[in-house]
Amino acid sequence: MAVMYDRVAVIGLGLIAGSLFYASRRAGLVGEMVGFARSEETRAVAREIGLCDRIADSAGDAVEDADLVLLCVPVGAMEQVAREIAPRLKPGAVVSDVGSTKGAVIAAVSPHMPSGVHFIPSHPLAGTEQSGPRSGFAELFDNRWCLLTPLPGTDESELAKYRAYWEALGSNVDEMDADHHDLVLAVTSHTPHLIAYTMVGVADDLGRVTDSEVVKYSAAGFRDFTRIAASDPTMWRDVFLSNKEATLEILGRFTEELFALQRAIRTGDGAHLHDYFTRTRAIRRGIIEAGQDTDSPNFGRNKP
Ligand SMILES: NC(=O)c1ccc[n+]([C@@H]2O[C@H](COP(=O)([O-])OP(=O)(O)OC[C@H]3O[C@@H](n4cnc5c(N)ncnc54)[C@H](O)[C@@H]3O)[C@@H](O)[C@H]2O)c1
Ligand SMILES: O=C(O)C(=O)C[C@]1(C(=O)O)C=C[C@@H](O)C=C1
Repeated sequence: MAVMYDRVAVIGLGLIAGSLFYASRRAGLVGEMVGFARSEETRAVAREIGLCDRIADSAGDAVEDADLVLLCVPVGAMEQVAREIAPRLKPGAVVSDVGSTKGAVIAAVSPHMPSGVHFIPSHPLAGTEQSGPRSGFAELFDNRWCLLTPLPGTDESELAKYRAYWEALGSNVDEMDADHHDLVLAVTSHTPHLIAYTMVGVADDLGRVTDSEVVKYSAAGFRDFTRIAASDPTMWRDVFLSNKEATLEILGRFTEELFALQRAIRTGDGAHLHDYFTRTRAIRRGIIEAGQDTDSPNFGRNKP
């Protein structure tokens, strides 16, 4: 594939930045990728393993002359990075972020963007519980969604080019506004993570996780919870603090339903439990039949 951006800067050298580097290289999309991370140790690891073509010693140096700048730091660090790089951005450059929340990131970054620079927020719906400079891999974005939340007045040709970049990385791309994004993600990602963290915490409180009884006898359900609950603490602290309203809204609804199920169990209301589980089973089957499960061989089957 042809080079789309001559010089790209990635700030924050973890799972997402690393995967962007390997996926961009796999498809030949970038002339040179320059990286920067705040910790000297991370920069040393990146140099040792050849993550990025070059590692800069400051965020400002990294973005010098870059056509595309990708902010890949925890969402709570976006503002500081935006402030740091702003004076060094090339006129006409595209700046994007990969943060898991969009409203708070837009509010933090936008005010620092010089006129003539195009800020196009994005969020790849792809990840693992791993973090740090050794965790990235080229296939991470394959067949996953990437959501763009462009601001009003965004330059159409830069938006189309950035969209094409994600498609060339292997993703399916959709656009939505930031508030809608944050509500959808509170349902599909943020609250489920909180539930997993809580469930593993409860099991730990019972004192049976570390002495291995729970792990030894757990089937897939709890194991999946422990994987999710092993996700990066800084990243997830920032997600919840920056998507407060939507997460609290969904958590409120979740708690109501949980209480209803709790009551059904206490009162022996089997019909309620059976109806509820029948409804949720139909949802999963519907997702698969519609070809919308990215893990299923049917994925994309019914795409327009
Ligand atoms: N992990 C996922 O599943 C996932 C998926 C989609 C989006 N995201 C989002 O992508 C972003 C990066 O996540 P990740 O999983 O790659 O994290 P990570 O912890 O693997 O990497 C983050 C990197 O940012 C660096 N960093 C932190 N603060 C910094 C600062 N002020 N200046 C420069 N560097 C700094 C860290 O040293 C680290 O190298 C986050 O905003 C996260 O919400 C994560
Ligand atoms: O598979 C995982 O480990 C993830 O949690 C990835 C996941 C998700 O919830 O789907 C986590 C956070 C992101 O912002 C996007 C993707």
